[in-house]
Amino acid sequence: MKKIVLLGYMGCGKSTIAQNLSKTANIPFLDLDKCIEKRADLSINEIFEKHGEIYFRKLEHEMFLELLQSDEEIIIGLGGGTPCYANNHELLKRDDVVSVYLKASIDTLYNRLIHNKSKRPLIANMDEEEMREFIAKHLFDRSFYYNQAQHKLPVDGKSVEETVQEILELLA
Ligand SMILES: Nc1ncnc2c1ncn2[C@@H]1O[C@H](COP(=O)(O)OP(=O)(O)O)[C@@H](O)[C@H]1O
Ligand SMILES: O=C(O)C1=C[C@@H](OP(=O)(O)O)[C@@H](O)[C@H](O)C1
Ligand SMILES: [Mg+2]
Repeated sequence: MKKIVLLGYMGCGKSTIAQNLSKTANIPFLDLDKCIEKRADLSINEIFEKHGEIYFRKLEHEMFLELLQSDEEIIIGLGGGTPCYANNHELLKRDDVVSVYLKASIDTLYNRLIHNKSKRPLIANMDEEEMREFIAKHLFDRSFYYNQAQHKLPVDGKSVEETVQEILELLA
């Protein structure tokens, strides 16, 4: 069965959209970060603090592979860095994967992340100016991987419901 995989930068809405798409389409969803937290019995922040990012990327790769083994149709919300490490972007090309890049501008990401940074270890300690600069550079570096997605969906200015509807149209 097909796995619907949502990817994109931190704050683009992967977790929010996966949950809402799941309700609307009646397809179960899993958030990769939540699965990692459950498996490690630690929050994402604690994993980064205690074991470092490289260890997190290892868990992330293993968990992504595990979720892709599901025989059920599922929606998977990735973490922002998932496609950019451990050749995970190659997994997006599998025949049983439909991948959707939720493409948000630097402004949209900045405006969301400024109020939502504490649970994101890569940006948690940045001030506003630092964060804008970081997002701009980081998004540029990661775009190559995000653009491997089968579908690229601009999300700026769209409500959760609009984005969900547009994904349903892509899947139809
Ligand atoms: N139109 C929208 N679509 C998606 N998220 C939105 C939208 N408007 C505001 N948000 C907020 O932006 C944040 C997106 O965060 P999240 O879903 O965790 O993204 P990600 O998992 O990609 O990091 C949430 O706090 C969500 O409520
Ligand atoms: O972009 C990244 O490298 C990360 C994004 C986070 O997920 P969200 O994109 O859901 O915030 C989470 O996996 C971790 O903090 C690292
Ligand atoms: Mg998320």
